[in-house]
Amino acid sequence: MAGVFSYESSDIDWCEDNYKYSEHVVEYFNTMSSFMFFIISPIMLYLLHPYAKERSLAIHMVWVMMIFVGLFSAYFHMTLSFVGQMLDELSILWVLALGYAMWFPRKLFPSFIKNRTTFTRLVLVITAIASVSSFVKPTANAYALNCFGLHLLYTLALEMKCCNDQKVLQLAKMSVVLWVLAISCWISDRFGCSFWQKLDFCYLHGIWHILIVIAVAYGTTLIAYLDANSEIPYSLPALQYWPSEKWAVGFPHLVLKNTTKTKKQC
Ligand SMILES: CCCCCCCC/C=C\CCCCCCCC(=O)N[C@@H](CO)[C@H](O)/C=C/CCCCCCCCCCCCC
Ligand SMILES: [Ca+2]
Ligand SMILES: [Zn+2]
Repeated sequence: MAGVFSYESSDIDWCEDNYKYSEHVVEYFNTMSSFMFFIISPIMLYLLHPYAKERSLAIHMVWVMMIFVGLFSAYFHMTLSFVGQMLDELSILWVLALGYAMWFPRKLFPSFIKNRTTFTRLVLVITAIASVSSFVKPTANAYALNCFGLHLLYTLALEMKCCNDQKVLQLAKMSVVLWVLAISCWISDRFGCSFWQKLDFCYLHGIWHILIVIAVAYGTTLIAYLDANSEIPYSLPALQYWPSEKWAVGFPHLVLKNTTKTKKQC
């Protein structure tokens, strides 16, 4: 039993050299880059608050869970233990489940689902079964999780079909570019390690951590905007960038121009 907690008990070992900078931390840069989740999550909780207050405070669970994803990711790379790996993967699975339960567009529900409550129950049941099944072949979990990234892109593409607002399209493009860069780092670290070792640059998994948390920040703002437009249209949602509209880089966020329940003026 103690074996599952022991250092390097996981089947996975990322490209970064083990114990290079510390005898207590197996993959130092991968561990440190996980702390990016602790920086971005509170910012996103703050930026999404006006929307969450209007829509449902449960929305905040996504970015609260992202703090745990960062924590478990740091623990995993610090120890490369089996428990660390499972905590890392299961926390990602549950944050995805929360996101789907709260944001998956109602018009794309399967026909036998009548409302969001039933959809949420279905998502929770499937996630509970997937959590148990994830112990059967732990090495396959990360690949399965990445498939959700693809499904999310497909769903966003369907949602964006009729959109011609330049600001929204720009945000969608940025989210996809960040995701593509992130997943390229993840894949390259997994399958191209010998090449990166020759270049003495084994930090791609850590870079993935940084890029994916920014991609999720952009992606969740876009999803929240689309959701606000269909679920609380009277709030007149609009996209803005923090800290300044004029900066080339910044955090996208939602502003609600109206928070009294009246009909949207066209
Ligand atoms: C309508 C649906 C809305 C869903 C919104 C969901 C929002 C949150 C989504 C994902 C959280 C991603 C967390 C990244 C975890 C990083 C930890 C990590 O690196 N773990 C690795 C081991 O250390 C592990 O191998 C990684 C496994 C792959 C995880 C893939 C997660 C899918 C990410 C999808 C993100 C899409 C971004 C949006 C772009 C438009
Ligand atoms: Ca390693
Ligand atoms: Zn990682």
